[in-house]
Amino acid sequence: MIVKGLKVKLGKKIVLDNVNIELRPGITLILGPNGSGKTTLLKTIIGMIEPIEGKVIVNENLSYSPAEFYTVNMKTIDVILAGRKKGEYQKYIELFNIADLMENDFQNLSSGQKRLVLIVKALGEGDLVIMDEPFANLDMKNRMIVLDSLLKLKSEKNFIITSHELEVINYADEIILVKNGKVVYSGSKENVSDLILSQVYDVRIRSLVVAGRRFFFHE
Ligand SMILES: Nc1ncnc2c1ncn2[C@@H]1O[C@H](COP(=O)(O)OP(=O)(O)OP(=O)(O)O)[C@@H](O)[C@H]1O
Repeated sequence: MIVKGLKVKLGKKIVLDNVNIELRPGITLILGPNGSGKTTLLKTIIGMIEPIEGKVIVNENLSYSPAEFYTVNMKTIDVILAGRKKGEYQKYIELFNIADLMENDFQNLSSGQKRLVLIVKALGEGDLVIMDEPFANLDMKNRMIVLDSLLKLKSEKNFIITSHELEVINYADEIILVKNGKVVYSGSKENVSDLILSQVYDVRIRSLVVAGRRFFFHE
């Protein structure tokens, strides 16, 4: 997947401006403050939003799990199976321990349960899996289950994810920082300095490496 010179206007606002991305293998993490354009970027990559300039070149089979839940009057299993794409869902249903929810109405599930269902759907469908805030609403155990599955699957699939948790940097291969609709950093996690994170989020951020893991604090 390559993004070239992307410009997106929504209403009167230029939401993305000259965004260029060359996808690298593994887990790409997009970080940025509220309203910086992350969801718009993902929606433009999957073709839900039409750019006014630039293009997205996709050679992979894309799947998407949205940040926001849709309201549908459907059984959970039918939400997972809905859509054109064929998928391999059963192993993820078991891995995520959600088999008991399959006959329930999707709209009655808890937020965390809905999140797991939509992630399972996306994992079963694509080889480039795009997930908007996959860790939102998840408890610690389920967060670890999702993170572990990304790490296990990244040799066979690529991922683009967004998060508001800086600790997710530890699990990513490539980081993209977005601010005011522009990519201000794109590169390895090792080179993402506290200074650039502080500039992106407009708050002083420090990090500390303990046992090989980087922990983040803000003042
Ligand atoms: N349909 C729309 N019409 C007008 N402006 C929009 C529309 N959708 C989004 N925006 C604006 O575009 C900007 C980027 O929104 P987007 O949802 O992409 O941000 P985000 O980085 O995903 O934010 P968050 O972290 O809060 O989810 C925001 O200023 C938002 O208000």
